[in-house]
Amino acid sequence: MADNVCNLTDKQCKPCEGGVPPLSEKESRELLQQLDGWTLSDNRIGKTFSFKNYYQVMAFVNAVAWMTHREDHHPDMSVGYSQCRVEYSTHAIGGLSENDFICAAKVDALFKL
Ligand SMILES: C[C@H](O)[C@H](O)[C@H]1CNC2=NC(N)=NC(=O)C2=N1
Repeated sequence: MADNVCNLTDKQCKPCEGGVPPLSEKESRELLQQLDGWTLSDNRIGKTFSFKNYYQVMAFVNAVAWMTHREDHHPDMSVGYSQCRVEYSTHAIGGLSENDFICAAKVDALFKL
């Protein structure tokens, strides 16, 4: 792997309060290739995670909330009895930033624990 290539999970979100352009569709699709099962639509990336029961869903939601607090970058989460959908976009720029992809990779890592 080249020196300048870094896993998304090794990165930290950078504070974003606007003033930078959102990623282009091409840039977004390139980053999406580093993720498993996430889809892009309406300037958001999302993935639905399945679990055995509500307890496991809640444990996952809390783990994501903990990670998200550390990264200061927050997903929309919708919860059902055995599923949780996680969606990321960067509100401050009305589109996607690298932060969304970093957090998505970290959500996947939590799911695998
Ligand atoms: C300074 C800090 O990075 C911003 O207030 C963050 C907080 N969490 C955020 N989360 C998301 N999803 N989008 C944002 O633009 C955003 N902004």
